[in-house]
Amino acid sequence: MAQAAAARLITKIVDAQAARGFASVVLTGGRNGNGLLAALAAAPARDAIDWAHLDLWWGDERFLPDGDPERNYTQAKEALLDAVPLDPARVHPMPASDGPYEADAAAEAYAAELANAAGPEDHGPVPTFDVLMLGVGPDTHVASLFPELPAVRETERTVVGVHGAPKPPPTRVTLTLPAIRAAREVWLLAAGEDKAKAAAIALSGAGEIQAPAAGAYGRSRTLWLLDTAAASQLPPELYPPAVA
Ligand SMILES: O=C(O)[C@H](O)[C@@H](O)[C@H](O)[C@H](O)COP(=O)(O)O
Repeated sequence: MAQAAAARLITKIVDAQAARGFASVVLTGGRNGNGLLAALAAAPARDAIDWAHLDLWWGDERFLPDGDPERNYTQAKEALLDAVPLDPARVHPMPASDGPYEADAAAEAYAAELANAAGPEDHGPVPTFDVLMLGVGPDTHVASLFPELPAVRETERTVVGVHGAPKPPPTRVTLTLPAIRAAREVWLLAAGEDKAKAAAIALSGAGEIQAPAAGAYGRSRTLWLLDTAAASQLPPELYPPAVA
């Protein structure tokens, strides 16, 4: 799944850069998100990407000190970012816990950074991301939007602090569903048997408060990238004809 998603992402970024001179991508943490970045780093075609014209944002971050191995930014650097010639001014990690902000203020600062990057052609106070990637938790969480918790209920703010997250660490910063839905395309990455139930729930009409992944959709496209294990509980009508 990681290699297939990485190949898709290269094509998407190259097409966006050909059309507009730059591309804007939102990264996600976790095994599948970092697996995709590692596959991208290893892909022969990776340098078709004009790395200096790629804007990188994060969908969420574990609220830990800068450099902490558990931070999504740290893991993304190790998987890909340190190996490619990005423009540091275009890489936007979420604030760390040893900076000037506590989590809620960190969320406000990131929301301001997003608003500052938005242009008149964008839909609201965030840039129109070409691709926003999300891992999917076994409980159907995406980013740090967990079922029934306050963050998934947010309808106005684009970034919020999360306290008491069921997936450690408990304190996080996350994009909200309105920010996620500003993306042109949302790609949900799920590999492994432990994601099969979550994928089936999210794709069978569940509500976004109980199943946040169900509320993660793009303005023009929503793509679920699954391996066969994660797709194993999907209703047959959801399988593309080729693999029915
Ligand atoms: O900070 C995080 O942990 C991630 O952003 C989180 O949303 C992750 O993407 C899912 O929990 C899936 O994680 P796995 O791919 O490791 O199952």
